[in-house]
Amino acid sequence: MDLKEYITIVPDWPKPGVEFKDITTLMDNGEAFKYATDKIVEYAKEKEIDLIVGPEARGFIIGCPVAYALGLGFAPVRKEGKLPRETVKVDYGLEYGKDVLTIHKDAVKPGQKVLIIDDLLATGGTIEATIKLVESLGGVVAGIAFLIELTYLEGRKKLNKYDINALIHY
Ligand SMILES: O=P(O)(O)OC[C@H]1O[C@H](OP(=O)(O)OP(=O)(O)O)[C@H](O)[C@@H]1O
Ligand SMILES: Nc1ncnc2[nH]cnc12
Repeated sequence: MDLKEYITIVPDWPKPGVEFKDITTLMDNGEAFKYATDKIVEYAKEKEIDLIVGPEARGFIIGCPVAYALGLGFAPVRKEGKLPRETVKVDYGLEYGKDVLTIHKDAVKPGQKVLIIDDLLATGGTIEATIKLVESLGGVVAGIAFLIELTYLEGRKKLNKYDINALIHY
């Protein structure tokens, strides 16, 4: 299946010059969504992980079905002010802005092997921040999986210590 056929390109959104890759047209097709999820599950099985971590909000959409399929837990990384208990936090920049990401202090146990999942790698700011959060709690990042990688933004350069898997490339 060519998953690229299910992604819709939206020019100049949310800002002029950004070519937005809309995944909702993949998500609302059951066959394509299942195919993409199964591919990430295959990758996750090779990594023998203990936990999946994904950033708000599209990381939840892609990460949670993978966690369910493997019978693993999912720990959410959220923007500041959303998680109710004690958190650690980190500032980060992304393709079209900057923000603060947080995770609950007890979400990752020291030594746990973590797979980070998000929908899309752009500049890599979101994932770099997510890695910092996981590692600050003693987690070991065993791999990072995306549906889409925007190779032209070279986010991978920020992540060269890590094993990265993406299903669709632009
Ligand atoms: O590699 P980067 O330059 O950091 O960009 C990629 C991130 O940007 C988007 O999330 P966004 O912050 O727009 O949040 P959303 O998932 O809640 O829409 C996307 O889902 C990735 O998480
Ligand atoms: N170009 C893009 N399309 C969709 N999501 C994004 N997140 C960051 N850059 C993006």
